[in-house]
Amino acid sequence: MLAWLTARGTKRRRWIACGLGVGLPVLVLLALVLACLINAWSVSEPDWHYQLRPSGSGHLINDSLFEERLGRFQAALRIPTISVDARNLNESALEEFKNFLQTSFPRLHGGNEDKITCEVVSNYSFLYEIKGSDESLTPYLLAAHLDVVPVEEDKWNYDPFEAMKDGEYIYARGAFDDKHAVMGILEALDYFLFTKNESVKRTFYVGIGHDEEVSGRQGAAKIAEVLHNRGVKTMDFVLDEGFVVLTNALPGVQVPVALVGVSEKGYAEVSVSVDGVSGHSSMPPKESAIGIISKAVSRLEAYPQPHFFDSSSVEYTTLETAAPHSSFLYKLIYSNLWLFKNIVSNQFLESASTAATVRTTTAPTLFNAGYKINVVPSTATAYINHRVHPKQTIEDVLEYDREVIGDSRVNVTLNTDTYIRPHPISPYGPDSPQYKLLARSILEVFPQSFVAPGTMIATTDTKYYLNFSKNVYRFAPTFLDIEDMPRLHGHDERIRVENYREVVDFFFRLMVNANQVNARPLHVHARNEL
Ligand SMILES: CCCCCCCC/C=C\CCCCCCCC(=O)N[C@@H](CC(C)C)C(=O)O
Ligand SMILES: [Zn+2]
Ligand SMILES: [Zn+2]
Repeated sequence: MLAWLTARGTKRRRWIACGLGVGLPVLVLLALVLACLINAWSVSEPDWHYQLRPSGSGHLINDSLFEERLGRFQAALRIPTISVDARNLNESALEEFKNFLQTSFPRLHGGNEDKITCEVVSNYSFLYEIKGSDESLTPYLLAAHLDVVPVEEDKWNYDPFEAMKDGEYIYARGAFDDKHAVMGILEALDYFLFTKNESVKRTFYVGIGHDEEVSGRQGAAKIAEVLHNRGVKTMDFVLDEGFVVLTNALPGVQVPVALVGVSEKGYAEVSVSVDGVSGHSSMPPKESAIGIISKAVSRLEAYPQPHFFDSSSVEYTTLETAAPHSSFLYKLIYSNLWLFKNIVSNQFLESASTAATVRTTTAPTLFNAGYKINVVPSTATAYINHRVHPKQTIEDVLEYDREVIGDSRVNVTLNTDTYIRPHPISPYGPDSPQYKLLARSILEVFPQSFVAPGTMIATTDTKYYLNFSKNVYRFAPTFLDIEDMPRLHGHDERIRVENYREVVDFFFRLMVNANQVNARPLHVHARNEL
């Protein structure tokens, strides 16, 4: 071949060879571009998603009682059920909240034992059982928590426990996390059982914990124990707080995405410490304990844990699902992730919230060292809070930390009392009736959104419910613009008034739909029916 190409007098052949050398790659490139463009042009919502979209619209609970419901929600927000740490809960506020729930929803708290029973667990948590008529149907669990994180009152523009309504929003600690769900579930339940008088086929449970913000060991953990002791072994699905309906969270996507947490990152508290020599600060050693640990922490930040983004990642599906709802440029990217996955992954790593979904995060949160200005301390300890990506084990993370620090003087130790392994991934495809039930209920109330799976980046009470079901989902029916994220556990937490109506609607729809699954198939309509 070479001889043929380089032979004398073969100008034409050389032209052909050159043409092949340049032309072939150009042709391949053109074919590639064309294939990507075709993918982008032809991308559309998959049929099974489309079929879940409701044929009608409008709120189901559109009665005159909304103002009353809103008033009760504001009253719930005014009770400062603050959890500071596991030994420091506001017990008088918890007591007040208990009385408040019992008087606000009298029909749920006694006198209707044929329909509903309520057990107070660990003094302040609640477990409701709504008995269904068909024992062959596996029950499900709705969970929420009634405690809130503390506030820095002087940083708020509103009184965090006044629940001020400015026309569009209600501002209060707990409005978003998580009292809207506590009140929304109970309002929907009261309406479902006593206003609509629905005949319940599928048994379900409502578990409301009182210490989620400080571990959930007295609340959700005990609720799980009570359920277990009652002989409840399996749940069809579990739904707790988690992701929400997000706007401006995904690059190139203007449409709100209802992100359902189908897994949850693990949790690890790691101490990084050194035991060295102390001495007079006038004759400091070359490397002090503080210096050694500072270097270790600095290396942990400079060399973050590996990131994961490939076709087996939940986030890959998040973006594939987002493709039909994206601008054309992002349609091109999200429908051709096989080609663009590295670019996308790098873009994800640029922002703290998206980076948290693709890697184990490393947050140095505490630093202890020294006790006097002229004494070089012999010990220094930094504490690192890792949120462990489901593709790693806690052991992997520790090994990586040790390797990155690369200093045998530094001890890297896991707090074995507090770690939580990453949660398994719950089904989220067309073959999961439970995911579809949830997606359908979301779309009935938020028809302008699309539903996609995600990996929950913080921890929730679902850790105590994992043994009950392989279908554990983390989603709250609230709207959050990514710009509002600092309000979460931060200042001026708020919820839109209209969103609270949707919250109650959502839980009601879910109760109605869950009552139908397996009892009667969900209505599925063809595309042209809409
Ligand atoms: C492509 C995805 C973009 C991701 C954007 C992230 C948006 C986040 C939206 C909602 C998150 C709401 C989280 C509310 C739950 C927080 C739970 C929590 O704080 N748990 C504590 C528990 C601890 C035991 C005290 C925690 O530190 O994790
Ligand atoms: Zn919460
Ligand atoms: Zn919280």
